[in-house]
Amino acid sequence: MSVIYNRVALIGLGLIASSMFWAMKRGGLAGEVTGYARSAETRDTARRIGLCDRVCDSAEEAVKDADLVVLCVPVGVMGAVAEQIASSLKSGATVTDVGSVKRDVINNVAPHLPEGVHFIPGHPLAGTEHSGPESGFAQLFDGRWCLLVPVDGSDPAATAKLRSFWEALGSNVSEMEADHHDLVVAVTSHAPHLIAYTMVGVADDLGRVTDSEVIKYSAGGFRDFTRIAASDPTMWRDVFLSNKDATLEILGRFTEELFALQRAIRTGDGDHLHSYFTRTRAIRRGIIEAGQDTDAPDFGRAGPRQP
Ligand SMILES: NC(=O)c1ccc[n+]([C@@H]2O[C@H](COP(=O)([O-])OP(=O)(O)OC[C@H]3O[C@@H](n4cnc5c(N)ncnc54)[C@H](O)[C@@H]3O)[C@@H](O)[C@H]2O)c1
Ligand SMILES: O=C(O)C(=O)C[C@]1(C(=O)O)C=C[C@@H](O)C=C1
Repeated sequence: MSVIYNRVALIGLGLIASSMFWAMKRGGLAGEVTGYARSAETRDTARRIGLCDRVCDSAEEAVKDADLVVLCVPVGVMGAVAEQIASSLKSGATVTDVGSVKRDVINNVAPHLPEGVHFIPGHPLAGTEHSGPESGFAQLFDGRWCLLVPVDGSDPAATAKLRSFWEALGSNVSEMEADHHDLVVAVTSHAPHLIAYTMVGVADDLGRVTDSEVIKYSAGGFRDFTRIAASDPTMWRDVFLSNKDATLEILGRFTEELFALQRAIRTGDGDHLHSYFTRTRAIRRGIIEAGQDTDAPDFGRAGPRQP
């Protein structure tokens, strides 16, 4: 593969930025990659492990002359970071982000960006429960979807170039409108995370009563819940506060269904339970038969970092 952007700046050096860096190195997709993170400790770690060709001590310095700027910080600080870098951006540069929520990020970032800069929000649907500069690996995006959410006036040529960049990082790319994106991920990602956090909290409370048996003997589904519930607290606090309406809408529907199942158990309504579980089983089978289970292989989550 060949260079797509001469200079790329990564702002925030955690799981997603470090995975992007190793995938860019793997494919030779960027001439130079600069990076900035807020804490000196993260910048020191990045320098020690060779994350980024040049780690800068300010966001302004990192984005100077960059052709592509990728905001890889928690969604709650995207607006503040955009404001900080705005006057240092090169005319003609593309600014994108990897945030898990799109409408709120667009509302908070777009007003700060100067004329002549292309803003094309994005969201790679790939991650792990790990965070920080040492958690990334080159294969994270392989075979996963990356959603691009062009805003009014996004330049088609700049969008096409960003699309080819994500494809070269290993992703399948699709475009989606911001509100629709937020509703879809509320169903597929945000509500499931909240349910996992809750279930692990409930089990922990119970575990205290039963001398930790709940955690000790957990297996299968509950273990998967504990993995998800180990995800970064700052990231997920921001996701729920930023995607408030869609998450509450889905949780409302979830609660109604849960109450119906609860009543069926209490009243001994086996037919209701059986037909509900038959419907959900058919959905999973349908997905597999249609060949739509495009999950990439599991690389061991904390996976190998690629030099
Ligand atoms: N983790 C996932 O599974 C996943 C998947 C897809 C998208 N995302 C999104 O990607 C973004 C980054 O997530 P991550 O998992 O890489 O997080 P992370 O916690 O691994 O990294 C975030 C980085 O941002 C830095 N940071 C925080 N505030 C900052 C600020 N004001 N200025 C500069 N740097 C700052 C942190 O120091 C850290 O280096 C988030 O918006 C998240 O919603 C995460
Ligand atoms: O696999 C995981 O650990 C993830 O939580 C990844 C996951 C998801 O829910 O699918 C989490 C948040 C993102 O915005 C995108 C991907």
